[in-house]
Amino acid sequence: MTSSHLASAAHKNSKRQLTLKALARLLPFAKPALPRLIGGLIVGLGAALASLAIPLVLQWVIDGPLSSGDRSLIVWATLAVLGLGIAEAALVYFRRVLVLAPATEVEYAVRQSFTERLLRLPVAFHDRWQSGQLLSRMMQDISMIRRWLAFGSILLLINLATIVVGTALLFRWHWSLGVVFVVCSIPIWVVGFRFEQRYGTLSRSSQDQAGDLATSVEESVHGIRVLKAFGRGSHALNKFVKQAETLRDTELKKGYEVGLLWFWYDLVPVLALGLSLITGIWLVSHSELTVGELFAFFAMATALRWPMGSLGFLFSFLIDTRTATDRVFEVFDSRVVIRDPADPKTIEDPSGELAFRDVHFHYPDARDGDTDIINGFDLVVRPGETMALVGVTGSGKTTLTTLPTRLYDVTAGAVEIDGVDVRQLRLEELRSLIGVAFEEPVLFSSTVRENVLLGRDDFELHSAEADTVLREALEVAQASFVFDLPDGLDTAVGEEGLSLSGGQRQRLALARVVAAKPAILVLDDPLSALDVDTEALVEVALRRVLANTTALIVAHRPSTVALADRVAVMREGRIEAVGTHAELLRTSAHYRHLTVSIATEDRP
Ligand SMILES: Nc1ncnc2c1ncn2[C@@H]1O[C@H](COP(=O)(O)OP(=O)(O)OP(=O)(O)O)[C@@H](O)[C@H]1O
Repeated sequence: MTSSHLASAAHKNSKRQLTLKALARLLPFAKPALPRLIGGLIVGLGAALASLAIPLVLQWVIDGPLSSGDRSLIVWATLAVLGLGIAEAALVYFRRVLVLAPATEVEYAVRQSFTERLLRLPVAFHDRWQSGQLLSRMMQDISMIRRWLAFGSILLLINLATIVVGTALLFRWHWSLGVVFVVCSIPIWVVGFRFEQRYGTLSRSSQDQAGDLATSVEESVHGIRVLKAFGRGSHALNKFVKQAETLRDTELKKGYEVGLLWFWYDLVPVLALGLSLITGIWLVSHSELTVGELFAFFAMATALRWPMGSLGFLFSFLIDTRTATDRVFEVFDSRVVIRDPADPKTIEDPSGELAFRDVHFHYPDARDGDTDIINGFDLVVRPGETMALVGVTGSGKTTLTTLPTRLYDVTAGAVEIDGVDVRQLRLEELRSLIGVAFEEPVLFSSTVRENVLLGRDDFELHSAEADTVLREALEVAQASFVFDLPDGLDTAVGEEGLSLSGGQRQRLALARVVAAKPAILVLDDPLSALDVDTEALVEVALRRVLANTTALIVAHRPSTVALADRVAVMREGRIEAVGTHAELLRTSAHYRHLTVSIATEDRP
């Protein structure tokens, strides 16, 4: 999803929910931390009260001991002011200490759930979402939530409470002073309300655009070789610059809005102070106010400047956090459509029959009226049989390989293992029954050992059993090159490790699926990156494995087809013919045509 899609979705969303309601969704995560956060709030309120008490002491000093000349009381009053100042500083420190750890724990909990959710969400979700959008939510938005919980929310509540109590005290000294202050603060609320509306949209755009920018950087870094080889570095840079400029413009607009808000929030307290000065002097001259009260009033108005001035920053912080929360919950709200059944079945002793019964499938982005990509596919791969799947490019072979493990669910019909619909099995059981090797081999940033034994959590990584399985799998995949790597099986590979060739990566991916020892293997053109000699060696070894494993192998080369007992010919999403290579050569014109193109493709 790009920022424009996200912004329009967000716009609808923002109409539906109030900011507080949107933020309330964080409560389940914040619950364990709530007592300490509330503790921090109470301590913070104590600090605010200490600061508000200072003007009261000052009033008492001026009207009492100072006018009567009682020196000992003046000393006590000075000590009281000093004590209140120290108490305020100490309480502010304790507030910070109290809230720091719980807010970090909430950040950790949200981030953990977010990752868990990302891993559970179906492949269809990941097809739609740009990785940069997910990354920026995971890092930037969740960090903002922590900062808000630790400081923003608490400061906002403390400062609002300080303003309310402070204004009440102003009324206590003289109602007209209170009225001047309240009337002067009306523009603050009007400006604040308008700000929320305008800034909310800008905040959303900027956070989405930051996600787009992250996606661009990620794609450029990933595709750096292609960009360099095609001399398109400057093209990628231009794209980045355009996106960065859009983000900069949005940030500037945000800055302008915040600047305007700060202007009002700085101006209003000063105006209030000026007007109050005139009113106060008038009141003192008419003996309606004592000098001590006037002095205290100014001390109080000064004490209220920071809480009032800070509201601008805190409101923008509040809205940024609301946007961040919305963005995080958009991922939480995405439905995990592929999940365990309510009443799962189990296959005690799998024989490994894999059957496709009138399977239909289209991707979620298909339009009404589009023909299904898998369009009534019927095929039974018998237990222990190796079936090659051939078809022209785009006929739906790769798509079909994603259905048995439920990376996508069929849209009609069923995929069955030993007569049980795969949707009736728990996902963990299903995925232990079927092993898949994709055409594009993906290695994780970890050691060779961890990569190859990814599908095995039934033994310790460094146990003797693990070693045996690992060595067998590496032998089948002809991946003994790993023993010559700097740290052998413990060499780090993947993005952060040693760079391997395409063929080496493919062999490790094949070793991974062999090591998983599933009852059924689904291999999507697993030998495409191997040279002819290595391929021949892998085939000999693979034949041993395939002798008692059911296998469905997408094949683009005659050598891969040769591994199979039977061949299924796929055309426009359905089966055109099934038989042995010899039978098909006799009976299927399409297969003969394919064989010619396959053989041509295979020529060096
Ligand atoms: N994630 C996706 N979302 C939408 N459409 C897709 C997706 N993946 C593939 N398709 C479409 O599905 C059709 C079948 O693609 P598929 O990769 O299954 O074909 P294939 O037979 O494996 O091709 P090849 O032999 O080139 O690998 C294509 O038209 C492709 O554009």
